[in-house]
Amino acid sequence: MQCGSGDEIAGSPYLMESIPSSSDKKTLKSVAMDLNSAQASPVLTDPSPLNKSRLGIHSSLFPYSQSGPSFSTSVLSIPRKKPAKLDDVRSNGWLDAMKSSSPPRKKILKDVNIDVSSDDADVTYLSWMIKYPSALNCFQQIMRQARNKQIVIFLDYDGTLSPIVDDPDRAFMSNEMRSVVSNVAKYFPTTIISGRRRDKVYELVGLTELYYAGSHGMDIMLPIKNTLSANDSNCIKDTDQQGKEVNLFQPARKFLSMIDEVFKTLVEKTKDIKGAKVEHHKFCASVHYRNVDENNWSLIAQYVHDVLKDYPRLRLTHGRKVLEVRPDIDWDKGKAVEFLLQSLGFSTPRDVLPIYIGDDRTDEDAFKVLRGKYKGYGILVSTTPKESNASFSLKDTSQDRKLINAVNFAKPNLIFKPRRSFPLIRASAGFSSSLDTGLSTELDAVASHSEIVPDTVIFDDFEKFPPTAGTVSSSLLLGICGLPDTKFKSAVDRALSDSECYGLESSDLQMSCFFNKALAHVGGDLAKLVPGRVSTEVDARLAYDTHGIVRKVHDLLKAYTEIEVPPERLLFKIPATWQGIEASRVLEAEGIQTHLTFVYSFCQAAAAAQAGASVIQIFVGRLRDWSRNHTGDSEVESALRRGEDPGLALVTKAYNYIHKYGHKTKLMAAAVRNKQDVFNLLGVDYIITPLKVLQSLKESVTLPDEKYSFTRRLSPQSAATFNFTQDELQKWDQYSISSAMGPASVELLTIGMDGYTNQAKRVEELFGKIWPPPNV
Ligand SMILES: O=P(O)(O)OC[C@H]1O[C@H](O[C@H]2O[C@H](CO)[C@@H](O)[C@H](O)[C@H]2O)[C@H](O)[C@@H](O)[C@@H]1O
Repeated sequence: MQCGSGDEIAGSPYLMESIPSSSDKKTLKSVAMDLNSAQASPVLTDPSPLNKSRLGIHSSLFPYSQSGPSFSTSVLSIPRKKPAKLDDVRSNGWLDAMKSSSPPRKKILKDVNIDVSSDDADVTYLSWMIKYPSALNCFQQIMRQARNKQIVIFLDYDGTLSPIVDDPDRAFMSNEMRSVVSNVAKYFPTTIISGRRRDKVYELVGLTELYYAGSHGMDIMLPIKNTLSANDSNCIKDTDQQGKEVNLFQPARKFLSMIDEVFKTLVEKTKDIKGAKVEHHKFCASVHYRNVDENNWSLIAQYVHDVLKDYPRLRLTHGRKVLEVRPDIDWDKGKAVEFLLQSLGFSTPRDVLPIYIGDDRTDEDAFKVLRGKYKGYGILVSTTPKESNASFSLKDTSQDRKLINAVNFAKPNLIFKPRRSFPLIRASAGFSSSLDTGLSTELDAVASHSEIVPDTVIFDDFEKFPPTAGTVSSSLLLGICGLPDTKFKSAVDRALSDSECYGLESSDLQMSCFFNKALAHVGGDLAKLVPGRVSTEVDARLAYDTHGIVRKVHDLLKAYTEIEVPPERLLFKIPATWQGIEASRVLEAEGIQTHLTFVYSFCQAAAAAQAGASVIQIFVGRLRDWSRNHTGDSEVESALRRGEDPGLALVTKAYNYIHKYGHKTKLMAAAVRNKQDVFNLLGVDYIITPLKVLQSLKESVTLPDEKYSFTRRLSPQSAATFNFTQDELQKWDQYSISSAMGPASVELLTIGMDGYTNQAKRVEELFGKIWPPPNV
């Protein structure tokens, strides 16, 4: 990515994309040449990253992978209390790593004797900026992405809003910074996410119009009416600084006394080390060594190491000249960003552009979340080159301020068409804002909880309900070939004139080749039309042949690659037989995304999740219809006995299983019959919704008060309290699945596959008639 020279444009707060000055051009050109010449340029990564082994702390004490690509996995442990051995540690470079844990400014580069001259450092920085261009110079590009979306801002505190200083208690933000943050928060939901305790960071920032997440996101304040948190076991009620009732989301509550203990131990252990400072951040403890003589850094590392060994439920992260001891739970700034976005009503990325500015390693988790699902922008504040998950960079707090100010000034140029309601979660006084007034539709309300995928076929009016994702199937090919003039006709023509297929030796191979190419060409055109992924049906005649499915997917992927459709835009739709699930396991291990369909029983869903399938699809209405006309399926009957709809009950159970046990699988609910089904499914990842249901949701207005009645039924928080039997939690295999699948799932799976098979045969007949391959 490259937007400009890296120096911000002076003048207008609403920035234009810059053209590098001639001297900059020269520098960038030579830098680019350096980059091309077999990495001959100065090192582009963090000059001496602070990695766990270099810190002298055993990797086993880092149960979660650390963010950022610069961490080494090599193991190098500091021996306990044997000073002689510390020399080994020193010779392994950990001391350099500690030095570089806070990227030095140019002036300091010389002081710490880093092996680059000032000029080299400039060149290194400029070349690094090719990969992480200045967010100021790319401002227009960022704003283009923001059109028709709601910008949501996340700001780290230390090193982002306030400059890094020696004394953490004196890290103040300037009044100018406070003023731009306050202004931007009037229009764009803005959250401060800090490693500090929440009350401390609130005290330092002092703005009531923001949201605050302290202790690296382990302490988030939410309004009492926030539906996400209402029934969450991690939430407690409290009052904010103005005495208003709030919910506190605190996933590490049970660690409070442990952190107290650890804080005291660390204070005691480090009390004789001059300059050492231990901070209590409620859910984590920080040990600062910025002001400690370098000769004593080994002792600091040693003491932290000792504590971690005594408390295996804690883990270490590190910031700028600070070691942080925190609960070993799967929660970080990235998870907090996701949670906050969902609380704001953005469970899907379509309508939101999150922007996160941060300077620290702990911010990398948030950058990663933004870069992935949300297609937002992480902005790394750094004066030195380092590998990052961020998309852009800024040099220092004054550039941060300029960027925030520019967003603020750009607001008239942004066309907002918010499609969602915003269950506001201001951290402090006055939860109301212009954003939660006014009318919205039921569609807005439901879309804030689940991604609504219009159940369109190519012949529908795309303008009214633009499809967000698509499926290429035999029935779609039949539709395309059966109508005189459709959007995708030329895609089929291109496929069927492919000379590669004509060259194959047998007519079966030719047909299979044409079929693959037709699916891929239509899928490729569809991928240009929809923002989401395109799912390609895999021949259901292979449903009981794992190797056959894998081979078929490889062939399809090859056909897609030939027309340059990247694999991340693709899913391969496979029937959820045991062999299909096994094929999904193999393909997912290769990084190929699979979509298991015809899931009608819990064991299929659990096995698919265990296999790592990207998406599983449950047909709610079909299961319901089956239950109306049949008996004898114990899973269906037990749902009916509980007074539940069997289709909805299966989605709920599968969702809870996936979320409770941390599977990556997304759940898609299909065969939705009416609005009530949609309401009952709120929170599931995708709901394939018929156009008539969409139309009705769109035409129904919700009054502001009613917005909150669209309660999310499925959430990771409620999943945590769902109880599964030991049997359900087993590692599913071919035998256990075949015994657990009742008549409903067996029959419906068979019907689904038969349908696919019949359509595929009809496509082959048609292809054979219209374009008979030579020699047939
Ligand atoms: O997530 P953040 O808001 O960036 O907080 C991270 C840590 O920031 C503070 O320490 C850092 O800033 C200090 C003041 O400039 C500096 O002296 C220290 O060396 C930096 O590490 C805070 O004191 C830590 O507790 C936070 O974890």
